Amino acid sequence: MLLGYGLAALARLPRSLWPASLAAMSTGTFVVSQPLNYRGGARVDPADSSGTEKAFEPATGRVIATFTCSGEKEVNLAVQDAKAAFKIWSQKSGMERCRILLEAARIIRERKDEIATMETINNGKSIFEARWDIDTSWQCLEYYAGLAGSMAGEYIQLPGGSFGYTRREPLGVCVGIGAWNYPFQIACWKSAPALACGNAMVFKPSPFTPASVLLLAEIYTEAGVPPGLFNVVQGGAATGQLLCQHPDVAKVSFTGSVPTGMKIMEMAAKGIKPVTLELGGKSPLIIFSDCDLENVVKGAMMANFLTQGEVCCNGTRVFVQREILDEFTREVVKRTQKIKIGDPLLEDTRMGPLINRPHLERVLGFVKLAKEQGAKVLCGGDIHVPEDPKLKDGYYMRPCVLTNCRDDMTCVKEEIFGPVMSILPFDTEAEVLERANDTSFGLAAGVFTRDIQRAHRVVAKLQAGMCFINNYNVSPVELPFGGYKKSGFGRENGRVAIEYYSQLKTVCVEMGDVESVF
Ligand SMILES: NC(=O)C1=CN([C@@H]2O[C@H](COP(=O)(O)OP(=O)(O)OC[C@H]3O[C@@H](n4cnc5c(N)ncnc54)[C@H](O)[C@@H]3O)[C@@H](O)[C@H]2O)C=CC1
Repeated sequence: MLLGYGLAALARLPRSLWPASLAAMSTGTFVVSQPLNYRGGARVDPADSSGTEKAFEPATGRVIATFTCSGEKEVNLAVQDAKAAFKIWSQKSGMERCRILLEAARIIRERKDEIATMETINNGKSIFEARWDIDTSWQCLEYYAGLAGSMAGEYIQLPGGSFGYTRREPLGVCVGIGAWNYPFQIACWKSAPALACGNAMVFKPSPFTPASVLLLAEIYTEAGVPPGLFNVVQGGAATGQLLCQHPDVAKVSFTGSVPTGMKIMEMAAKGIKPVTLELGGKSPLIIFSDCDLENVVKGAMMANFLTQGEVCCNGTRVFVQREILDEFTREVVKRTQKIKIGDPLLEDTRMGPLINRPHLERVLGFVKLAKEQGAKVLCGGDIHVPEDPKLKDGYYMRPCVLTNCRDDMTCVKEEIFGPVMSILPFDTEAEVLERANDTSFGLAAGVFTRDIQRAHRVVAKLQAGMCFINNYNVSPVELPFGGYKKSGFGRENGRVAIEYYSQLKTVCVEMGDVESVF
């Protein structure tokens, strides 16, 4: 195991001077050799199997891990361990939980570079971005540590000296199921509020990105959570189903696609289990002609090209008011062509490979179809082969800007989940609002304008759970995040997430005699 090295300091050193075990985490060399399940406070091999999976390094196309997917027996063991840990953890005071979560946040900060490096190797996002993800991860733990210490109920005075009070109580064993685009961050955004409220969690990462969540499990243990409080089971749909259907699971929090979200909800319905669904999107970014062009171009890039465009809340339908269409398009294409693509572990890389070969082909297929439907490719949209020979089998593409788009084209209607921006001209506010809302998704939306009244007026009418004014894709953990319409429900982050990981008990206290009608 790679323990703390004072990694903030290490990050300033060339990789060649890093300790051997960390330096080994470089492009083309890293392999996962330890078990990838975590139960009872330790890494374990699963007790049974529902098949095997391979995880890849997208930068090189190499296999970095072959692992067993957990079967019914293993899922049950993980849930039973979590149940036992829940008994201890739920009895702790908020302040006691706060201290342990703060310690876990501190360790994540200390091991930031190691976690970010593993995330980059397994996901393909640039190391620069992976470090941001790890920052929002420890910030999330700190935030909910603070809330853990201040969770309280209400006291309500009733007639005759009687009274009532409410207690906010944990749910029990919560299941977290994650997507592959933010593996470590998703695990933190789910587990931090869950644990703060006194729950236990069994987490299943995407089989594409099984590795980094193990570091989180080890960190929680090191910080002092009872063994079994945070367990990891690996696997795909079959393992996920076993978790959702388990009778001792009290809640499921899911991040992933709309079709899987529907299945999760159906399974949860059979057990009357609450669910949080963080699903996909096809978000509008609306740019009025009075905007600050420099900021708007930066905003559009942030809205489309982080993590190779594999971001659920991306503003991929870029509506631009006709007066500035040419100027905006020229500038955005110029900057898109300058994005440095390549080895994601290099400090100056800003776009790494996509998650895997089938997904790369799917994204390229969207570009091909867009062309067939009449869109014009202004840049990118094709495979990129880096000069470095060790990267030749990686899954790289050049970021793409499409123009001549219409609202009925597939590239404008469907979530591509890749670096493809569609530019759509508009004339009036009423028109753009109608078009922006004409989608079954409702995750995010953005507005750029210098007219403060228009900004708030437009945002109030946008059917999206997360709206940005004059920026895009910033994610402070203090702000609730989640979707409208088919993008899901429930919220992650912010104070409100506490309500999704707890239940309210009302206690009614009689101070007088019982009045009976019998
Ligand atoms: N709203 C949000 O916060 C976010 C949403 N997403 C969405 O996630 C999608 C991409 O992620 P993918 O991993 O491809 O999604 P996916 O839906 O294929 O898989 C997500 C997770 O669900 C598991 N799973 C698959 N079938 C299952 C089943 N029948 N029962 C239980 N678990 C099952 C997978 O193994 C994986 O861990 C995109 O649509 C994206 O928009 C991604 C990140 C954030």
